[in-house]
Amino acid sequence: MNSETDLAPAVASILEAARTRAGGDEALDVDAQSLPDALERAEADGRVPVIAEVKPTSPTADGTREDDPVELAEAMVDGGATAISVLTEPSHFGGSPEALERVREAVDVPVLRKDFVVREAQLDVVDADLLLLIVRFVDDLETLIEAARERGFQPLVEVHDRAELETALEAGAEIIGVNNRDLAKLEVDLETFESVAPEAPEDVTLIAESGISSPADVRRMREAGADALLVGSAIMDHGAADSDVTENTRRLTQTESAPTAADGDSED
Ligand SMILES: O=P(O)(O)OC[C@@H](O)[C@@H](O)c1c[nH]c2ccccc12
Repeated sequence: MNSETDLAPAVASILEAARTRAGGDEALDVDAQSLPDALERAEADGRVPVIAEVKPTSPTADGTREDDPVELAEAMVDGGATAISVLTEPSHFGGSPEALERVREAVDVPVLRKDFVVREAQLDVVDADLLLLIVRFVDDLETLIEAARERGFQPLVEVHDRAELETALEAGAEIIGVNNRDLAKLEVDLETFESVAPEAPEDVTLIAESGISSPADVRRMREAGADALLVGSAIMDHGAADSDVTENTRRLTQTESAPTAADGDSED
């Protein structure tokens, strides 16, 4: 499925590497922590639900952070992160399954495995609470969603436009991420989320992904209906090796004041 001729060269190369990467030998059996429950807890204590991402580098990052992934994840949780995303892609993002394994042992929040899974056996590399599946890159989404659920993962299904949202819904996705970054040009546009979100049914957990860097961006995505935000670069701050990850997280999680009775009755 899904034409590759219009992908940015970096993305085409990521995909090529993903296709040849080995999977596991045996189906995993994970005991996942619920993301929707974690989001509710965050809302209840007045934190903006942020999934903070441990991403050592990326094709669009300014540099690489060599920090220990566990220290980064703990700093994010201290800053109020509701969940942690860990890149496990090794060749373009500096990630590893071991990093995720260690993070998941260390923190008490749901952990998302961020990778380019294209075949069922690649689900069986490392336990995680959530697992990313990218609509554009998988051939049989429904089968992969089911295979992920059979193993106990909560699939987070990533879309970039309304047609992909339709595909995700038809395949039974319940947690959907709208990626503001266009994989063809690698450019970010927050309008992407604003244009896709209104088409999603109420009962879907909707996550705004990429390009969220300021409290104003957080408010904008929340107003457009985001149940949670996935933030990497603004928290990792790749260009500044000693940047305070806890502080970077806190400024996004504390953007909204504590909920009041009136706020609870939101109209969107
Ligand atoms: O660093 P940002 O702009 O805050 O974006 C985080 C996350 O959305 C991004 O890393 C991402 C979204 N979808 C992906 C798929 C694979 C790897 C990475 C990603």
